[in-house]
Amino acid sequence: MAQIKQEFLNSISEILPSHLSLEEFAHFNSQPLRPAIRVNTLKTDPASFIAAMTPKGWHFDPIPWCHEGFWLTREDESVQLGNTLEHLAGLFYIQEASSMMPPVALAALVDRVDTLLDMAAAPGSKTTQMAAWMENHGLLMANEYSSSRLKGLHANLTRMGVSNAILTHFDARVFGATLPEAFDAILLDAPCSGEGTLRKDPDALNNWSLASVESIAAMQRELIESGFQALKTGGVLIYSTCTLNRRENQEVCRHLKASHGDAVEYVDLSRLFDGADKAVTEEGFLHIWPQLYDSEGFFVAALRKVGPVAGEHRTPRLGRFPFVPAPGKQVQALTDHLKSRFGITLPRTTLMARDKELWLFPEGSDRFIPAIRMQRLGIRLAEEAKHGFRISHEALMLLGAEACKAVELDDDQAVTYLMGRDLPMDNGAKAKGEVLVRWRGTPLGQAKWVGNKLKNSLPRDLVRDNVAKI
Ligand SMILES: C[S@@+](CC[C@H](N)C(=O)[O-])C[C@H]1O[C@@H](n2cnc3c(N)ncnc32)[C@H](O)[C@@H]1O
Repeated sequence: MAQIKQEFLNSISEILPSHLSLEEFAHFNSQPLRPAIRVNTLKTDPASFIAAMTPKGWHFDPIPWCHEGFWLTREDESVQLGNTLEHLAGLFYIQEASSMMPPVALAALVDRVDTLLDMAAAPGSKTTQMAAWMENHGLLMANEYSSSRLKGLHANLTRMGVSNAILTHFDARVFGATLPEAFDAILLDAPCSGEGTLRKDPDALNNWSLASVESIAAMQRELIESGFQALKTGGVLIYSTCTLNRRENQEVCRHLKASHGDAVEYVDLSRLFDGADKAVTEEGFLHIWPQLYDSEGFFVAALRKVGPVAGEHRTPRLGRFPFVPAPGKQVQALTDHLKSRFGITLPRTTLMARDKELWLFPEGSDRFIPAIRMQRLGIRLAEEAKHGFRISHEALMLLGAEACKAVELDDDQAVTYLMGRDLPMDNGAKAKGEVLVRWRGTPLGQAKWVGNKLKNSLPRDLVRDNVAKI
């Protein structure tokens, strides 16, 4: 454990509620975090997952605020959680317990959302949690400013089976002026100084200073202004950080209220779950000190927009939109191909075409198409080839669970497949060409059945050096 900076401890002692002690704060920060996972309800359900994993020595301790969240203890910890077949197949997400709280707050406060914006989404723990809650319906715009992190976000959405997301790649300060009053709900899980993450990363505060806190808070004020402008009147914005100081938390929300007065309503989160009142602030926000729930430090505020707000409007400069609705003949050909080769029924939705590619756009995305440039507009399903179609990995990951033609792999075969190797098939069957491969009903990707083997067609960037069965 690295030494905690005295200047940081001094700043904490000034704001720690009187019933909590600084010694306890330092003590909890020196303890490792309890590993936590969230079961992916797009692919399984908590009861089935627990029933499958308990005999393998996994013990689940429910996280009080998230029905799908569990603290996990394992009898054998020799295998890294991220290398397990269950993780790679997208049955669960490794996610710190307190980080599950912002989407839970959102789900508790809005009945239904058609349009949801996640302003700072990578690597996607909360995006995938919200997509699961939306059951892949409606439109989830997942934005990330960092190019390198966008790739990981996309990989996580595919692994977890998210089909209602479009990805954008902006500084999120553009949303308010570009898409005012556009979203039913917004999550701003803001970039922050990370004071709550010391248990995960003892070096988290190496670059911490009061001056850096100030400059991050200035950016957060601009981000929340932008988000609030992009929110529809009546909608809810959840503002969260994994930091503890008031400048980046309460004061960012207060700044918004000072700017827009009665249009901003603080929503009381004290009854979000049993025991939430321990963390509640005078405004009704949740300020999660690590010792309260033995977790990371976190902050969650819920802000309802009860009236419109003034703000600049900007018409973005857009290039030519490269997609057109796919011609009926092409759609029919793809529908037939998916049905005959994989037993997949294509959902009844508009497909878009770009040159030889066919894309599936999430419902409701058309309303944003003239307004904003997208990084990835949905799912690239297939590319027309000389004799039929080349079906994408993404398409099979998203549609393959329902397919009635697939090669089911056992645990050892699934490990081999995810390590990018070919699989011997000694049953003397005739060559079958492109096939969908699944493990326990969960799609893993595709392969080409040639002679006595399955030739591996997993995209190279998904091939893993380490995969383990438990
Ligand atoms: C706290 S992390 C988000 C974590 C994510 N919501 C999750 O739950 O997995 C903040 C993210 O904001 C991104 N970011 C930083 N500045 C940004 C900006 N101006 N606009 C949008 N995203 C930004 C960072 O690259 C980082 O990925």
